Amino acid sequence: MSIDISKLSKHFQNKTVVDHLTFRVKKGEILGLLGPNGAGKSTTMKMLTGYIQPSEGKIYICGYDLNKESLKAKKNIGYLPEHNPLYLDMYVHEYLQFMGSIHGLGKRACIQRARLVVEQCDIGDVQNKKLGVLSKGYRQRVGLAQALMHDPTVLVLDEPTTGLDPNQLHHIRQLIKELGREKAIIFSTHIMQEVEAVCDQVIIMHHGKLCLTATLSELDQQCSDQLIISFREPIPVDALSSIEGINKLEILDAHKCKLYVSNSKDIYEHIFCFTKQQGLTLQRLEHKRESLEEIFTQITKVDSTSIT
Ligand SMILES: Nc1ncnc2c1ncn2[C@@H]1O[C@H](COP(=O)(O)OP(=O)(O)OP(=O)(O)O)[C@@H](O)[C@H]1O
Repeated sequence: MSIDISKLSKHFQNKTVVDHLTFRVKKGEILGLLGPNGAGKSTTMKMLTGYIQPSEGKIYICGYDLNKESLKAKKNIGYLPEHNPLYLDMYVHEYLQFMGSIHGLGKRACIQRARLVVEQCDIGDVQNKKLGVLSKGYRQRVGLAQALMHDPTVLVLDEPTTGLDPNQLHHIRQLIKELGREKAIIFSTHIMQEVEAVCDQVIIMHHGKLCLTATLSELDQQCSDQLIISFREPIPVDALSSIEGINKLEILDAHKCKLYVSNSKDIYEHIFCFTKQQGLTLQRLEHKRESLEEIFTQITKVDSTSIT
């Protein structure tokens, strides 16, 4: 397992900001760490990369205990922090080689690796420019390139797409997806669509706790189909709820309700028969699929203690 975290906690003074987090990521997987502002994502990432010490819990990177075998563990980690700290006076190629040397690469290896990551991150056009003149999108790419200099197995990316325009966003997501084939990647975001676009699995954090962990396909199965239905007559709640395939009925007003259904394929036929049998007039029938974003909103609006 490339990233193996168990019962990880962080307390600042008396406040617990990360609370008994446990998860694993293996090579070839991308894990999305999702949560609203202040959920504890950055703190988790800082602990994962050895920038801050956990209060409790264990972190293993490629089998090495980050606390006891810190150098070996850190050799396997590439980190792009939330506020990508670049030396704005340096040239791109110079900065990459400098970061390589920090990771212990010799001069030759630095030059070779810099050439490779420039190609991988598609920053050849700007490699002879100073970091200070680059657009935000290019700066993020350079940030990724520096994280790749020592060819780590694990990549930790803290909100790598914040502030990018749609075009830059698309490119950086593609790049992360490509890198994800050969690395174990964890990246944080508060954008659900980003998780859908890039990740294999997702963790939702709220108030430092893990509220949900699922693969994307498991999450997709959790998204229920919904029908908004309205009749000219008042809703016959009991009779309507008893139709096969309706899991839940939510009244919106006297004539309108939302139905949560398990199989929307057959449900239309059942509803049309029901309407005819009851002598009702159907005014509206609209299909809606609950999005992952709605799941995220539901989870993070409820106090996490009631979910975990
Ligand atoms: N050094 C610190 N001392 C005290 N409190 C801290 C410290 N660092 C973070 N916190 C608190 O921990 C909580 C979690 O912060 P963190 O930055 O990990 O959240 P986040 O999920 O990354 O949020 P965002 O999406 O806004 O970046 C916040 O309430 C923050 O104020």
